[in-house]
Amino acid sequence: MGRSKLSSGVHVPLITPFTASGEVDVASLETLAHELLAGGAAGLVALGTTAEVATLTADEKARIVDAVAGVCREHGAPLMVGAGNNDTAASVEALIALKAVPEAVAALTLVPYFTRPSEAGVIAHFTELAAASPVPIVIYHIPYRTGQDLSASALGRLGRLPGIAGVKYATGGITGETVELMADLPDDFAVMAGDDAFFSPLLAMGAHGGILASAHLAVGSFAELVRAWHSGDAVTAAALGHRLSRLSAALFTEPNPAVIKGVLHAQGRIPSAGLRLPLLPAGPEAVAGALSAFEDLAP
Ligand SMILES: O=C(O)C1=N[C@H](C(=O)O)C[C@H](O)C1
Repeated sequence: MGRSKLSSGVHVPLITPFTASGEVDVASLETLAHELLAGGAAGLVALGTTAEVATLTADEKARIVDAVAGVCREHGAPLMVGAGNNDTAASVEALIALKAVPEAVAALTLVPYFTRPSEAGVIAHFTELAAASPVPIVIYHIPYRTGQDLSASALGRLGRLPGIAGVKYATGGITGETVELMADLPDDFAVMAGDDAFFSPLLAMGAHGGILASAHLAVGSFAELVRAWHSGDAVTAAALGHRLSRLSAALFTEPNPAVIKGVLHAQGRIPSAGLRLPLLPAGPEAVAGALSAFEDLAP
């Protein structure tokens, strides 16, 4: 099985806390980042989908990356930064800008969305990006958001490109394509689960770790799940995986990260559950359901 130099374990794609007046709350972000690394996260991801990145200005993105990089530096933890869009030239520029972030060990880069190029076009896109990027790229494959499907063989070809470290695999399920991919992984290519509810089954199939918004809650249990599968303790892993999948399902009953923010706010971990439009705050039933799933995790 191919193995990447990316740290295995759970990497948390951070939410962006906002103040009551809607500004980025950098102090709360730093506190959360410290808590997650102290609680067992293998690393942090800045500017993922969960960060509501589409609504952030360039200045806000820079302040967020700077703050999260500072926390990673203190903990000696790896930082992944979301960079790139559906324009190859603009994505090259965004990746080159990561030279200014020495803590960044990888870029999380979306499969080009909306345009729907051929698979050969996607491969040409990532070939240019990987050649220009100062850090290895983790391909963010989420076809139900990007509108761009990719076969297992195309992902395998991408994984064999120099400069591609892995894939955040979020296809909304486990299919024959998943089986084909996992059965023939390129060397040094990490499959990171990106659909929270499928984390445990993907680990059982050989995934390296996960990039999971759910790990804002119960990060230690998610880390324990990786240890259990990777050490071959399938009995512990399967039971824990089932409990965590119920938590993840409860956290995704409304568009991410509305419920996660609602729960963090209810737990007093962020001062406001506010989101930016077009996302709306989670309803009280969704937050109560997720809090109850969280409480059910306790042994
Ligand atoms: O921001 C991310 O990275 C993640 N985004 C996914 C989504 O919102 O669809 C969920 C996943 O947990 C991490």
